[in-house]
Amino acid sequence: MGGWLQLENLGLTEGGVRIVADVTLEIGAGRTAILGPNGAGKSTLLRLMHGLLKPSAGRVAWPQPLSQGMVFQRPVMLRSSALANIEYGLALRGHAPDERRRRAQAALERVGLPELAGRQAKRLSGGEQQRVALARAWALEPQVLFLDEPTASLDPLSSREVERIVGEIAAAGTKIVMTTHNLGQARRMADEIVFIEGGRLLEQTPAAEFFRQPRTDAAREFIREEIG
Ligand SMILES: Nc1ncnc2c1ncn2[C@@H]1O[C@H](COP(=O)(O)OP(=O)(O)OP(=O)(O)O)[C@@H](O)[C@H]1O
Repeated sequence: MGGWLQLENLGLTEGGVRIVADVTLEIGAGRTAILGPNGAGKSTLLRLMHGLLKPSAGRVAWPQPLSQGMVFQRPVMLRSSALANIEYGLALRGHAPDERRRRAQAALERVGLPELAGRQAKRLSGGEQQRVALARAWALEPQVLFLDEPTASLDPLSSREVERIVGEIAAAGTKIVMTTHNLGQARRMADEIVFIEGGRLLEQTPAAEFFRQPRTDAAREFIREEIG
């Protein structure tokens, strides 16, 4: 196995309900989208990969330790300025105040929001908060960034902006694993599709091939339904 992340017979059962069942796969180069309908287990699988959830079966193996960040569907902002929200993570990592300020400002610029540095983060719009959350994650320069439906509650314009930023983070060398139920987004953003339904892995396919000719009936059906 050559991937940087390996899942072996991974499962999670809560209260007798199997949320993720027997997932074996490995993630290699490129951007990966975990795709599937609502309730498929995408968020749970992502949290298992990250380590936020502990599996009840199987294991998650990192052949080499990699630093990781996570961006959630609804960002949690601290009750302070946008800039201070970004500086906070850098402070936790032990960066000196000057360095924190410099890196936080640079990150805000990269997401196109330098003018919002002094604004209360909690009062920013949903789209702005998500961009601050991306800046906060990016400032820590993770080797891997997990994104859980990062545009689910955003309008199309804000969604495209978030997609652009994630593209830049990927281009700068960070490995991306994201969940989405949005076919267009998966097509725009991913090199590889991990398609799941009912907590099970149905296929892991290069994106171009997945959209041209999915390997499973379930994926074919999902694409047909989504395209309408
Ligand atoms: N702690 C839990 N206990 C019981 N059931 C859970 C728990 N967490 C998640 N579930 C259920 O497991 C299923 C998968 O949830 P998950 O949030 O991973 O799906 P998802 O594919 O991300 O869905 P969506 O696209 O709607 O966000 C859902 O039916 C959910 O209700």
